[in-house]
Amino acid sequence: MAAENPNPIQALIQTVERFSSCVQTHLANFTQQAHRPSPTKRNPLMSLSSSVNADSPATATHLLIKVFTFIPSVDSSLKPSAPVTKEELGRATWTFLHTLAAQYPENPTRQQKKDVKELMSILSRMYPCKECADHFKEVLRANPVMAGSQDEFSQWLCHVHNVVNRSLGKLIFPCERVDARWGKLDCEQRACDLQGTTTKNIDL
Ligand SMILES: Cc1cc2nc3c(=O)[nH]c(=O)nc-3n(C[C@H](O)[C@H](O)[C@H](O)COP(=O)(O)OP(=O)(O)OC[C@H]3O[C@@H](n4cnc5c(N)ncnc54)[C@H](O)[C@@H]3O)c2cc1C
Repeated sequence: MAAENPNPIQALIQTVERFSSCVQTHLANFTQQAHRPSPTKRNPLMSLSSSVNADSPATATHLLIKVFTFIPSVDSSLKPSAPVTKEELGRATWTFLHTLAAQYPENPTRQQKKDVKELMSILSRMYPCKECADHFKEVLRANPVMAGSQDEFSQWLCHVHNVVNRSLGKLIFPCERVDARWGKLDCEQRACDLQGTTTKNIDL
């Protein structure tokens, strides 16, 4: 052994070089994996503090510094944001409901009529604001869902929204303008249409 490698410093240098090469390969693989887009994990929580180029020469020390200087870069979309207010939730829900009404078919199937009635009923039980849900239950009792056609459903919805508006001291919305305020989703090639939607009133 001593005859093959008489200089102990030389042997040490060779060992460090082998180790360096091994760490470099692992780091290069890790970097590629961390930056490879994946359908389930698009935003890695950790990233390397500086890029590692497998082709560039690097000393063992240099590489070890890179290994131990991971800086967690937490994806900003995962940071807790301010809680949603009752008003924001309300606006988002009314947007959903009026858009659904605008898109509701002229001639709904029996199932579609059943579905919107169930949706309203579930909303009155599961809406994530208890006082609103309880109030909406009363509103539904006094104003049973009418969903025989697109026009009937959107007018009914406008009316119940106005019942809620009145109870909150808000302005009453003129329901003859509901079609001007709320429209179908802007969706290419009618891909958002519900089953039973006719070509009537659709700009192609
Ligand atoms: C089912 C339900 C029950 C709710 N109950 C309560 C409650 O009990 N207490 C409470 O504090 N909040 C309640 N909210 C929230 C409340 O209705 C409002 O959403 C919230 O106060 C924000 O009001 P806003 O003035 O921004 O407009 P929103 O009432 O949210 O309306 C959004 C937009 O819809 C349009 N619009 C208004 N009225 C009509 C209408 N009649 N027809 C069509 N379009 C209209 C206007 O352009 C308006 O800007 C409820 C929400 C929902 C969805």
